[in-house]
Amino acid sequence: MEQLAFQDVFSGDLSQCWGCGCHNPHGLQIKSYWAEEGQETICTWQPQDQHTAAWLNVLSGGIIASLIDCHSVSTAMMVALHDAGYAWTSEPPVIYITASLQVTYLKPTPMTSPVTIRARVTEKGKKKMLVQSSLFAQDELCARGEVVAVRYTPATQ
Ligand SMILES: CCCCCCCCCCCCCCCC(=O)SCCNC(=O)CCNC(=O)[C@H](O)C(C)(C)COP(=O)(O)OP(=O)(O)OC[C@H]1O[C@@H](n2cnc3c(N)ncnc32)[C@H](O)[C@@H]1OP(=O)(O)O
Repeated sequence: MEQLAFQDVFSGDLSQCWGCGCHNPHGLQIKSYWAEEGQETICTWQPQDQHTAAWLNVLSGGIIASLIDCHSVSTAMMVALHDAGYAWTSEPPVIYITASLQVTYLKPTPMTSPVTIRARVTEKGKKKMLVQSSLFAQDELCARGEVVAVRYTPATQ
């Protein structure tokens, strides 16, 4: 049986996110999974021709930032739900959003094979998490990411 990705259970607004919403037909539709439950997550994604930077076989830096952003925020939510003992549900009781995103581009990222992002939470606060990630293509480290994800409380709550 195919493993369910974290984003597969999102519904409503969450499923429309351009980077990770499974119901946004124009988006990247990334899929995040545990690599090591509670600790490390993984996302593998195949670039398409339209995701190119100026050079045909180089992935756009903006797309790289979006992949890192969405996988990292999804990681923060997965860790928060895991730590609180919640099951994944279509409307998770804990939502995180991006407060800051930093990407270091180490080398051009080729587009002919899938890219893999591995992420883990390296600092946990009451309302925020620091998520560090590495993006690989063809087994080479091409970019690093650092995201501050903050717990989001809708004004209506
Ligand atoms: C509104 C949209 C709703 C969407 C609902 C659906 C969500 C769907 C999720 C699915 C996965 C999506 C993945 C894509 C993720 C995005 O693309 S989200 C879109 C881009 N991000 C945004 O639009 C966020 C805009 N910014 C904000 O709304 C507010 O600035 C924030 C981030 C909620 C922070 O608000 P705030 O009032 O400053 O929060 P506050 O309680 O004062 O601070 C909490 C903690 O965070 C720290 N902090 C706050 N900002 C920063 C910062 N920039 N750097 C470092 N630390 C910071 C504070 O120092 C504080 O730390 P502690 O004192 O607890 O140690």
